[in-house]
Amino acid sequence: MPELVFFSGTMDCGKSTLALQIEHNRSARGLGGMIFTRDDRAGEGKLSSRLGLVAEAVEVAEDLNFQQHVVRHLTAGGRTDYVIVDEAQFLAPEQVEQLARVVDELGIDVYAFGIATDFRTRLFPGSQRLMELADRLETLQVEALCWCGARATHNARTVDGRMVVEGAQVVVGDVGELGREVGYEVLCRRHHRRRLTAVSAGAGALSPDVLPVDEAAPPAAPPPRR
Ligand SMILES: Nc1ncnc2c1ncn2[C@@H]1O[C@H](COP(=O)(O)OP(=O)(O)O)[C@@H](O)[C@H]1O
Ligand SMILES: Cc1cn([C@H]2C[C@H](O)[C@@H](COP(=O)(O)O)O2)c(=O)[nH]c1=O
Repeated sequence: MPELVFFSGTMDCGKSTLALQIEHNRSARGLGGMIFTRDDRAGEGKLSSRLGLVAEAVEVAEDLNFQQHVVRHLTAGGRTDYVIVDEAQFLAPEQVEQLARVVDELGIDVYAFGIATDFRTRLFPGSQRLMELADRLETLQVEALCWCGARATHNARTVDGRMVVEGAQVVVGDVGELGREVGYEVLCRRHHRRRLTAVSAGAGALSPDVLPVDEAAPPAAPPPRR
């Protein structure tokens, strides 16, 4: 049975990598896929992973109708055995409904990848609709970690490393962007609630020690747990 599957996780947990692996494994067996993305950091029409892999993709415009797009491709003699959509949190709810029709009416598997919640812990409308309609929800297995070592479950938006809670829902950006105006950091809920990023907590692990190590000095105590 063809399926609509929503793979979700925090930023930087390997979603795009998995999307590219699924594409690789299926195309290696002669299957033909259509790859879509929206607002990937690598630029228009690219699906990119932090591991360095990039694939060409159809950029999803606001008015793109997935069902019509696939039907047109098939009618023109193209082949589509599966559809991959990255950055699916940016889809409109109606576009998610079109994906469900691709599965039900055209018999094509659809694999969507995205973050569930925004920097204010609210569901993106596209992710919400995916959770409502998907045949299967998959949580990524390789968890990203909060600076404290706990599993990161939430995405924080940062300015100069400090968490902000005001702003537009969509601002394209990356983790580890301390120098940039807007960046992101993944946190456990405990630290997201308290707006404690690595910078505001003064966590040592992310800032390399620039001082010479004194052999005679006793090892530094671990930072206090906040
Ligand atoms: N230099 C590296 N060596 C090994 N793994 C890496 C490296 N850089 C990134 N990764 C892996 O890539 C993951 C991010 O992959 P990506 O597909 O870009 O994430 P997402 O799409 O979820 O934001 C990280 O969680 C980490 O596991
Ligand atoms: C939390 C949050 C994220 N975004 C943006 C930032 C990135 O461009 C993408 C997520 O990409 P990834 O491949 O999962 O790392 O989403 C946003 O616009 N608004 C937010 O609240």
